[in-house]
Amino acid sequence: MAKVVTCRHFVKLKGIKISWTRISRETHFACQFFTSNKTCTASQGISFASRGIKSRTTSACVNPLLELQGYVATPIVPADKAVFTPSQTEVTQALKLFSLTTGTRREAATFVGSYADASQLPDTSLPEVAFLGRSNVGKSSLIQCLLRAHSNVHVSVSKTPGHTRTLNLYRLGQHFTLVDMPGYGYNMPLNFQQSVELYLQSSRRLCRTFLLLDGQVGLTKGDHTAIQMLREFGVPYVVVVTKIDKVGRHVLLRNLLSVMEYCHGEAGHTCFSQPFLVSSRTQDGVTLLQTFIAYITGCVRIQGL
Ligand SMILES: Nc1nc2c(ncn2[C@@H]2O[C@H](COP(=O)(O)OP(=O)(O)OP(=O)(O)O)[C@@H](O)[C@H]2O)c(=O)[nH]1
Repeated sequence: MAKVVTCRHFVKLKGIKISWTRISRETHFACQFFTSNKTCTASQGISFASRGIKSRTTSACVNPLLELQGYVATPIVPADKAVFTPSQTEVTQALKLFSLTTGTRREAATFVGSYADASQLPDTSLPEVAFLGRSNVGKSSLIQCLLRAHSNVHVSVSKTPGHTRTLNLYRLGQHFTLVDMPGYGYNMPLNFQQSVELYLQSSRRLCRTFLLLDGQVGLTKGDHTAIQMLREFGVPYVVVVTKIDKVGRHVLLRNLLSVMEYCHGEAGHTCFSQPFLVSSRTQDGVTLLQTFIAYITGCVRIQGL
């Protein structure tokens, strides 16, 4: 006979408190949602809960972390740490920036070039945002998704690990540059040190590095080494958990909590307190990340930050 565990949860979305009871029989869940004082079915409750956090422009979830928070009582981001919560107006500004819609005209997003050696990078005054992670974690796919409004920009994506061999630069108008980097781990290129490590150590325009971690796989040995490297170089970084469409919520939560423990566990860490959860396939979490990039590059101001 399977063990039955009952637990009560609540989550606050858009000022509405939603609570539910989950009865777990191994992997089977039965949910009852209580919204306001009314009882409704699980599917009504889920649709009610997600309405508050869906993007107004796509059907993607704006902040998947909020949804995941509903599964645990302790806060995933400690209460005393900075949390990035832009208003709808600020999100709209960021979306306009990423689609470069200025009136009826569109400025260009462009592919700048590929560089095997960081010392060959063109010198510009634009802020840079870099994407680091093991091979196949989804770096190029995420950049492709961030720049999806620009069909003229081709970002090469492949299921073969180690496909990206050079630093690939993409510029968004005159606002900032996104830097795709070769992955570490399986099929890592020989020029990794000359490209990635040299870039992280020497770039004067790098304002933030996104460390991509696979939501299904969790932290690998290679990720530990990358985190130690970022700490050693004193490079501020932000965790982005990828491929969340591929993984069940309990595995995602387990992996995320161990990432949080590892990244924030030691003194002197340079990791931003809030992780970003994304799927390049469903676009979940991508709008929030776009708004964060617009904020850190100085393109959009966020009230209270
Ligand atoms: N389901 C799903 N698949 C994804 C997602 N992001 C990337 N992928 C797939 O993962 C594979 C690797 O994606 P890439 O974006 O090329 O990964 P990368 O980190 O740039 O890889 P390297 O070039 O090896 O460094 C491709 O087959 C993508 O289609 C995602 O959010 N969801």
